[in-house]
Amino acid sequence: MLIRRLQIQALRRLDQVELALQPGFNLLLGDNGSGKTSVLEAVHLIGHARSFRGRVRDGLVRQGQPALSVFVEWERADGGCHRAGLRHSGQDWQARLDGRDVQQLGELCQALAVVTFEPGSHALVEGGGEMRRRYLDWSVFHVEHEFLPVWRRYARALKQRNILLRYRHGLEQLDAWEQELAQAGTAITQMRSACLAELKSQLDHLVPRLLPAAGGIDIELYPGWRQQTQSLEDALLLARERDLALGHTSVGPHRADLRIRLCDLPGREGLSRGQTKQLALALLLAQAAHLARVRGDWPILQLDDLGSELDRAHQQRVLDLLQTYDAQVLVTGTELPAGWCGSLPAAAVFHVEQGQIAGPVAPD
Ligand SMILES: Nc1ncnc2c1ncn2[C@@H]1O[C@H](COP(=O)(O)OP(=O)(O)OP(=O)(O)O)[C@@H](O)[C@H]1O
Repeated sequence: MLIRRLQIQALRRLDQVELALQPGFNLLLGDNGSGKTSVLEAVHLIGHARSFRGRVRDGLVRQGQPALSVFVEWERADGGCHRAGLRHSGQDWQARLDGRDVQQLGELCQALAVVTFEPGSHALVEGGGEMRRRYLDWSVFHVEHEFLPVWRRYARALKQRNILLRYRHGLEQLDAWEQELAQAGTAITQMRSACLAELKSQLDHLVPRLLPAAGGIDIELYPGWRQQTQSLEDALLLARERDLALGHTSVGPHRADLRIRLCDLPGREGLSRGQTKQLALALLLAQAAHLARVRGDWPILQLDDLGSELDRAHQQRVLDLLQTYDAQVLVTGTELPAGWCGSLPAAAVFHVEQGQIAGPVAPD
């Protein structure tokens, strides 16, 4: 995918900017607080219907403005051109895709695939299971058309079972909802497992390049119940009494997690902050490479503040790797990352200053 035009209005520091992005590397350089990250945030907003800076979307709209808007025009590898726009005013969102209104922001996410590495990405390794579920599900969502409808079925059945458990009313309906949960949940787990096997083969290639000291990676899906010994239907039945006491469902794919182990390095608690970030980057690039393999089109890659995230040697490794990808890459920094000077193919530089953006210019 190749973003040709990006317009942003009233997003944080950015008042009104328009960028003609280039194929290959696009470097956004500027001082702290100038608005570089906000550009990546705008692209991420279309591709994920959320900001990577926390859950809360408030604070995104520029102070004193009624609404923010983002407009993106991009090309796909098959030659198709697409346009998406998003407007957020207070609590309301309006979105358009290729000239028509869309009801679900997920339609934008499906259309424009974006992978972002940013200072908070270490939470993919260190944070709770929800981060890793979302990571895995993003890949499944982009390669399996069946995933979203099945996930919706599961979410509806889960909500119904939880209501029955909480209010202890209509308990005779538990069997029916558990059957629905078990069917949809088993399908979700099958799709997740198949996708993880693909991600694992990408990681087997990436981890030695980005984290040579790791000596390889093991990554396993914990499906959310003891799948080796029981079906999801049995697990739900067995958990009924406990779930009635808890008032919610304690087993199932909404409790899934990824168990990650590096062969020659300690468990995730024992990794240095730098190693954690390198592992998070490897996970994200595996996701991008997997999507590129399946769809024949690279997602947009975004790297926020790479210079302060990784040391020089690791930045160089990342550059060497990215140069082998046929992806459009947006990178922010206060200066050109170490070793990147003059060695970047087709790089464009944008200078960001107090919310204004000039460029593209060729790198010095
Ligand atoms: N709602 C808002 N309205 C106006 N300005 C805002 C709003 N939210 C944040 N800002 C300002 O936007 C700037 C943050 O922008 P951003 O994080 O994109 O900068 P940056 O260039 O990436 O900075 P750094 O290099 O420090 O990461 C800060 O100056 C902040 O005060």
